[in-house]
This record gives sequence, C-alpha cells and structure tokens, in this order.
Amino acid sequence: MEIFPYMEESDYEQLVFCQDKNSGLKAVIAIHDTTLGPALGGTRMWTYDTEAEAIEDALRLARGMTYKNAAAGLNLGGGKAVIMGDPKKDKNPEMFRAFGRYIQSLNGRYITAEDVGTTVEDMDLIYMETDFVTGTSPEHGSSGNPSPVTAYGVYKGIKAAANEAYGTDSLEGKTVAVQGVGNVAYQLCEHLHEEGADLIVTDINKEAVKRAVHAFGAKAVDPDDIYSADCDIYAPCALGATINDETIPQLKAKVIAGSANNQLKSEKHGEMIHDMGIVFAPDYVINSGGVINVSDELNGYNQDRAMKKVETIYDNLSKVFAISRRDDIPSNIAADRMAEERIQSLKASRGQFLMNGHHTLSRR
Ligand SMILES: NC(=O)c1ccc[n+]([C@@H]2O[C@H](COP(=O)([O-])OP(=O)(O)OC[C@H]3O[C@@H](n4cnc5c(N)ncnc54)[C@H](O)[C@@H]3O)[C@@H](O)[C@H]2O)c1
Ligand SMILES: CC(C)C[C@H](N)C(=O)O
Repeated sequence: MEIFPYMEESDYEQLVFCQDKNSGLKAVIAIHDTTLGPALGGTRMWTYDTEAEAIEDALRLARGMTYKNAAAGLNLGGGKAVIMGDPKKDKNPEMFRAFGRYIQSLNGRYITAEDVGTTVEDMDLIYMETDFVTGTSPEHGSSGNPSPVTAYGVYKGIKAAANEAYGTDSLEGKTVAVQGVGNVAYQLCEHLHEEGADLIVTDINKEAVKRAVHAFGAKAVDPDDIYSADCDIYAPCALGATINDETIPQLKAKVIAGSANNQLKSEKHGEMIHDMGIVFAPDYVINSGGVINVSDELNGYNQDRAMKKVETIYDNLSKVFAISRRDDIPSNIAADRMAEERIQSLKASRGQFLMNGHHTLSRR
C-alpha cells in the first residue's frame, strides 16, 4: 500500500504509528481533518490479518468521523485509532497505558473513546496517562459507555426515516429486521419493542439471539435470511458493507436505518437503493448519538444537554431526506454535501487544530 498517495487523495493530515514491545502494543492513529476542531473518534481493537489492513481501516474510519462530526454540527474534526490484536485475548493494562501516552504526545489533536473491541475499562486505563479520552467511567465526571445513547439516537433516526417513507413516524405495528443484537442493537430493540414494533432478529452469536427472543418476543432468523425478511424496516447493526450487489435484490424493506458504520459497500449501492425508492438513513448521521454524547464532555458533561443534542438526529436526518428529494440524489450524497459545506465554510479561514495550552477535558 502506498501511504502518501492514499493520504493525499482524501487530504489526511497525520498518521501515527505506536509500538511498545513490553506490552505488545501495535497501534495506528489516523487524523483526517481538524478544520472544525480536534479530531474525536474511537479506538478499535481488531484482529487484522495484515498491517496494511489496519492502516487502511484507521484511515477510512477517521475520514468517516470527520463527516459524522461535521454532519452532527459538532466543532470537532475526524480521527480514529486501531490497535492490532484480539480484544478477547491480547489486552493487558500496560498496552492501554502505553497507548494513552501516545495519545498524550499529540497534545489534544486527537481525542479517543470506545469503538468495536474496546470498553469503558480500557478508557479508564488510557485516562491514567492522558486527559484526551472520553467515555471513561462516570466517577471521573465522564459520560461512560456510549452504546445506549447511540441506540437512542438510532431509534429516533428510524422514526425520522419511517416518517419519510410512510408519512408517519409511529413504529407501532411496523416490522423491523435487526441484524446483530449486540451492545447498540439490544438497547435499540428495547425502544422499538416499547413502541409496539414487531421484531425479527439475527446474530452469529446464538446467545444474543436467545436474549432478544426472550425479552422482546422477537422472531429469530438465520444470518443469511435477514435481507429477505418480510419487514418494513431493515436495521443493519452488525458489520459494514451489508448493502451490496448480492443483498439489494433480496430486500423487501422500504427503509434501511441502523447503527453499523459504512453500510454501503460502495457509492453505487447508494444510487441503487435510491432508484428503488428505498429510504436510506446515512449511517454516520443516524449513529452519531455516541459521539454527540461523549463530545459533551468537552464542556463538562451534562446528560440532559447531551440527550437534547442527540434528539437533533431526527431533524438532521429529515434535512438530509429533504435535500435528497429536492435534488433527486441519494441520501448518502446529500449527507456528504451537508458535512462538506460545514468544513469548507471554515477551511478558508482556519487550518489544522493546534492546542493553545488550555483545555477543558482536564478533570483532575
Ligand atoms: N457502540 C456505539 O456506540 C457505536 C456508535 C456508532 C456506530 N456503532 C456501530 O454499530 C455497530 C454495532 O456496534 P456494537 O457496539 O453494538 O457492537 P457489538 O460488537 O456489541 O455488536 C455487534 C453484533 O453483531 C453480531 N454480528 C457480527 N457479525 C454478524 C453477522 N454476519 N450477522 C449477524 N450478526 C453479526 C455480533 O455477534 C454482535 O452481537 C458496529 O458497526 C459499530 O461500528 C457503534
Ligand atoms: C467516539 C465514539 C463514541 C465513536 C463511535 N465508536 C462511533 O463510531 O461513532
């Protein structure tokens, strides 16, 4: 992989390699764009087959955070980190402390939080070395685990998408097919069930499926059968790239709205579902509840204020759908335009973010 041409193409600012032999840390921090403010994005721990795969994932996810933060109206840029390793086997406290020291070395240009494979406990270890971490335990004055808030935002986003497709945002009697019932989706199912939606669920983890069937009376299907499930709304909450050439022809839903990052395999798949009249809630708009919540820590965390901001996901998505309808463009393109406009309007007068010696995250 040629790194500089890749970085130049989407104008990445910085890529940092972190190695600590003692703890086994091998990590990459990618900072995409800090026009709007310091780069905020989670740390993913994953078993990458190759270094190139890890670097590419960090870069791709960092760019996604630039768009997510901009579209959510946050004064934050985009960055992301990946740690190479199996989150079930390879973690140790020294690893996260060493990683925290690397974050500290960036002096606030990158602020981290949870992502797939990392937990509140990991953030607490990072916090032992740096202030530039959010989503630590509430006893540090922090916001804790972002997943329940992400789930609430996705629930609100599903309502906005239902309103666009069906002319009402009531989910009572609607059937929602949920792919993956992990941290976010289990809580999402709770909101949907409370509103009277019928649930179809799948997961590669049989226990997770059992739990949802038991708690919400959900109907279980095999992982490959979720795309063709007879439903009104398909909620991808597991992996990326599940909207692709193979799955699109199987879909019966009029709405696609879920928590997973990077749901479209490529841009052409956004066009395909747009042409079919499917309402698609762009992933980085609907799943921004977690980052909105942790970002409130930069003002001294206030849960009420954070939740009010999370509620804006409904209006934000309605705006995206209106642009998509007005210009007859896929909703993912409409969302990109909305985010890019915010960044471009500041870019003329501001460059990269540099800490000015004072920051609000210090709770010590
Ligand atoms: N946690 C957050 O706050 C947050 C914020 C924004 C976006 N997201 C995204 O939402 C998604 C879910 O996040 P999470 O924190 O709930 O993760 P999680 O790991 O807790 O849940 C994912 C679930 O998907 C299941 N799964 C994996 N492959 C599958 C397959 N092929 N078919 C069916 N199920 C499968 C897993 O077994 C797991 O139960 C991820 O894509 C994540 O990037 C999460
Ligand atoms: C900052 C974190 C809460 C970010 C989250 N992992 C996301 O993808 O949005």
